Amino acid sequence: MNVQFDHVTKTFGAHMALNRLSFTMKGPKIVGMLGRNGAGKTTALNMIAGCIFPNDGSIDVNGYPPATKQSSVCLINESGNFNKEFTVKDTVKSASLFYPNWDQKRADELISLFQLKRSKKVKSLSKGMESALGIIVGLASYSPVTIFDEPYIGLDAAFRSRFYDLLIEEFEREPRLFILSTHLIDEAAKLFEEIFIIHDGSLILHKDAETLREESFSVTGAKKDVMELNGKSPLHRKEFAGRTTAYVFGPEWNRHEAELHLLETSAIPIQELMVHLTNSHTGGRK
Ligand SMILES: Nc1ncnc2c1ncn2[C@@H]1O[C@H](COP(=O)(O)OP(=O)(O)OP(=O)(O)O)[C@@H](O)[C@H]1O
Repeated sequence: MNVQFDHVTKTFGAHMALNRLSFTMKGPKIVGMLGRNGAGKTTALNMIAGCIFPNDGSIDVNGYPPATKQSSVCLINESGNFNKEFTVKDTVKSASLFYPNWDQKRADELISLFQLKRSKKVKSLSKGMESALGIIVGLASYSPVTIFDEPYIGLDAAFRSRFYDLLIEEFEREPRLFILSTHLIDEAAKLFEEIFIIHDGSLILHKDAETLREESFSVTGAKKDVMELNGKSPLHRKEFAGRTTAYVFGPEWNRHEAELHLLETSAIPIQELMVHLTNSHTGGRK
């Protein structure tokens, strides 16, 4: 259940989508692959599934090049990889032939849970229903590496919450490497054991979620006290009502020390942290 990228580069024409991207994901785990629009997430995830190939560098999935062992990976993406003329039943049937660890009983349970009609064609499903079908296939595939790339376009908050619960339930039932890419970061943050942030085709952060929470926080107080806390520059600073708030990140910042100086501290939502981190990597460009 490992995925390893070693200096992977991918260009589309003159555009470099991935720039010597290197990382290792070790399962079983639920990891978040995060980044701004156009960062390169989908390109990287498609490569894990062997759908596209790098120009340079190498990728290893469970000890094999991706395309040679494709059935160990299930990729569910936002556009839905399904034949529009197939019914829900046909789609599930074809998935059952493709994924060697397929669990039909679980697929049937999930179809009922998401209230999908088996006889409906994919082309007549709503966007949310099509997303639900993707989630069902991803979970019932029991693939050692299961990737959800923005899997819930159109799903309402109640069904998204059901998806998060199911992911945890499924992980406990059969631990796998689940890779989830989403822009609803704070909503999904509780799921992630490890977080990868990609920016301009390169990895700018890889941390376990707990360390990330410990090492990132905001400090608020009088400007002088906040500035004197640590000689290093914070990720971001803002002034409001005569008080300064600094967003800090890294092991050199100590939350306890800030509190000893009677400064207020609080957690930074991961979404906000990502925005400030990516801004700091592009010299403040939004
Ligand atoms: N088939 C393609 N042809 C040309 N350019 C592409 C192609 N696929 C991706 N790109 C470009 O590569 C870059 C990375 O795209 P990618 O879809 O991987 O980003 P992403 O992080 O998934 O973004 P988003 O969150 O917006 O979906 C973007 O600039 C995109 O326009």
